[in-house]
Amino acid sequence: MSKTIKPLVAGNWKMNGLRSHLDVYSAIADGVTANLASKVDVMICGPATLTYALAQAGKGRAVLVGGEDCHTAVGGAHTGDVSAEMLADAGATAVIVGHSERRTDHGEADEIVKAKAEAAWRAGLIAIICVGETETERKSGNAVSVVSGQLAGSVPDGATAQNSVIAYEPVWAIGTGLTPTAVDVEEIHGEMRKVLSARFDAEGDSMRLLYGGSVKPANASELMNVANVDGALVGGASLKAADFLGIIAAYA
Ligand SMILES: O=C[C@H](O)COP(=O)(O)O
Repeated sequence: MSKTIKPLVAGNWKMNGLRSHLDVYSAIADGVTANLASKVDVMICGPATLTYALAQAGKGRAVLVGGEDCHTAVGGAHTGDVSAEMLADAGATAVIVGHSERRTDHGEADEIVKAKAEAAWRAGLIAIICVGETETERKSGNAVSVVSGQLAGSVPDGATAQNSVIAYEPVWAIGTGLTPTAVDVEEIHGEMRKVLSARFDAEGDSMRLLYGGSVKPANASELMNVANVDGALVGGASLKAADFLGIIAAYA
């Protein structure tokens, strides 16, 4: 973690959460004291059906609300899709784009991820742009080049430390309980910093780089101490307030 970058711990609820889950959000928000919030930014990215309710519950509280995906267009004939403007209107301040589950389930390639990030900015949202290699790509020694390629293809020109966050999520670590070694995370995050700094100068130096993939309270401190890890993108553990607060505490 860099001493000059305020970390971000973002939860991604994925396709989980009914209105009854607002209690989880409230328990998380209750645990994020003013002191904690001064040291770490906290966000819950929930399903679109909950965005408005989460944002309402978040009024006057320190836990930000984000979406999980957006369409590239402002509106129109795109049945079932949600625009960045709709998320912003519902109270979101950020949106995840390019999550590997979108890349796999919906065939989203770098070009569309880039367009979604631009759509997020157009609506005034922070784009949380996800990259990460598959197990096969890691085993064949291509993790660094795959991630660099995804960064080049998915991060639009004009990215700044304010409008963008990058999340490195090795696909094989998501929801599996497996995590890369600290050395492997350091290698990828170091490469991401090099690529982003070369392309965006000072903005790339200070852009937040999150690690995601089986982050738990038990491994959060180790991951937090890796150079160029500026927070976490948390799936399963963000659905339980105690676990998520345990992770946040490691970044404070
Ligand atoms: O966006 C979050 C990631 O996909 C990580 O999920 P996980 O913490 O359940 O492994």
